[in-house]
Amino acid sequence: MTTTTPEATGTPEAAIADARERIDALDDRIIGLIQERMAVSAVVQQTRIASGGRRVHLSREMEILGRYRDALGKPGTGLAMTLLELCRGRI
Ligand SMILES: O=C(O)C(=O)C[C@]1(C(=O)O)C=C[C@@H](O)C=C1
Repeated sequence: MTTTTPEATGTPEAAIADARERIDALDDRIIGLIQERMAVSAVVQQTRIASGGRRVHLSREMEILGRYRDALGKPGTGLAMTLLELCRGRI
């Protein structure tokens, strides 16, 4: 945790340090959620492969890309592609 001196309270430096602490905490949570997503995705992929299917399910990926694009615009598509690569590897 970043410490601020009493004199720094209410300064731009203190506001930035405080916001950065919140960003770091959010990033920790986002990374944890991504790791959780990877584990859940692995279960789906392993189950499908064990029952004779393929690792990749393209129509499902299109749905996911669309959801991220609708929520976040064009960069959302790139983010979803990165997430999918983390979860199922490169295709
Ligand atoms: O939903 C599935 O069918 C999955 O296998 C999960 C997942 C994903 O990580 O979202 C991974 C690989 C597939 O190509 C599609 C989606």
